[in-house]
Amino acid sequence: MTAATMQVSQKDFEKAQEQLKLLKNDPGNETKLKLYALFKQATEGPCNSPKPGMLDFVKKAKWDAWNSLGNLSQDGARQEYTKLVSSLISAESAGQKKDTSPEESSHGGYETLIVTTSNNITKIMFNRPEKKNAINHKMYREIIKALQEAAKDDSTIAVFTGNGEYYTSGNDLSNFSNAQPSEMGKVAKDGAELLKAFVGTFIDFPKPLIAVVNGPAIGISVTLLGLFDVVYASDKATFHTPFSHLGQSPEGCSSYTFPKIMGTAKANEMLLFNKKLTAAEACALGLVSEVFPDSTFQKEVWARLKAYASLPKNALAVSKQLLRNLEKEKLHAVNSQECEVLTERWLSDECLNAIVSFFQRKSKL
Ligand SMILES: CCCCCC/C=C/C(=O)SCCNC(=O)CCNC(=O)[C@H](O)C(C)(C)COP(=O)(O)OP(=O)(O)OC[C@H]1O[C@@H](n2cnc3c(N)ncnc32)[C@H](O)[C@@H]1OP(=O)(O)O
Repeated sequence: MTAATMQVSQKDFEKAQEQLKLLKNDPGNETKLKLYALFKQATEGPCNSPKPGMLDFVKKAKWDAWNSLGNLSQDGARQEYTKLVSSLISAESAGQKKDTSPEESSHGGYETLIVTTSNNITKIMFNRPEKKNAINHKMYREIIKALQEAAKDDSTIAVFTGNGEYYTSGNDLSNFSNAQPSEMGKVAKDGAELLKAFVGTFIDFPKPLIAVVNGPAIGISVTLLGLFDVVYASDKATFHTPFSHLGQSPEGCSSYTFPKIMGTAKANEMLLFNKKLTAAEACALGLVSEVFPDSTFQKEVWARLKAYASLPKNALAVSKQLLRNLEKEKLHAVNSQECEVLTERWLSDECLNAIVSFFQRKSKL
């Protein structure tokens, strides 16, 4: 790295510290800890203070966060800090654009999502861009809540999309890695219960449900697409279900919906053998309704959705329910069975090793 780029990086780092002070919304404890750790690493280098006592929770959490950065260089920490602040600023300004539109209303009380309603559309945006929108337990619960509210609000359709570069990178693997070995049985059982309720909410959702897949989609965010009514994708999107790679098994009712949508042979390539599809391939197989060039994606898709959402609301809802009711019972049965199998998978060495590898950065997709 040259002296000139180092200087720019230091300048950007200082600017990021100023920008951070201007954030209006609390970014949440997880992000604050990450910012603290990166700041300490950037300014002081690797963690050099003694480990605080177990009962000093706040100091211990801060120490753990700093210590977890290991030997990350000061320059690397400055870059990551700057990147994280920039993603927080863009997430907040995406959230604030709603204030400028008189018809757009924001639904408060979410930490991992941005939920807004305008033009008869309730938009639910995954909002952990610094983690590629990975779905942690909080986000699973908030999505259930957002869908339950959208089912009852005045909107005609509900739309999922991602903030930043990714649609979502699927299940947050730290949902499992943070548990002690002795707690794993309970963690797996609770995880399966949460997953069953989560997927069940998609099965039962009474209005047309649309996915606007703005970038790569992984794991459960892909399998769930089989329960959506329409899926629009940017040509930058990819679709990846790396279950075997992770020692896991399919969920989101995909063991039933995928063979039905694309035929058994193609579904097996995805669900058994981790085949990643481009947006064009996913469209050819019927998982995606239409693909748009990334440069015009947002403009074209939202214009189209605005037109759909002006159609008679009740007619759309009863038509969706007619189509869904034919299969509802079957889908709930498939969901239960998939969750049962996954409970065992999560306790397997194959799965635990894959998660450890990810966090040791030996294994990336
Ligand atoms: C209630 C439980 C229900 C469980 C349901 C079962 C669901 C199963 C699935 O969804 S399986 C799919 C799981 N997802 C993955 O395996 C993806 C893992 N992530 C990756 O392989 C990569 O991060 C990547 C390809 C998405 C992006 O790579 P890259 O561009 O190099 O970025 P980073 O890896 O540096 O990522 C930035 C930052 O985000 C963190 N992160 C990204 N994805 C996840 C994730 N799925 N879980 C946890 N953390 C994730 C990553 O660790 C980095 O964090 P850091 O900056 O190091 O703190």
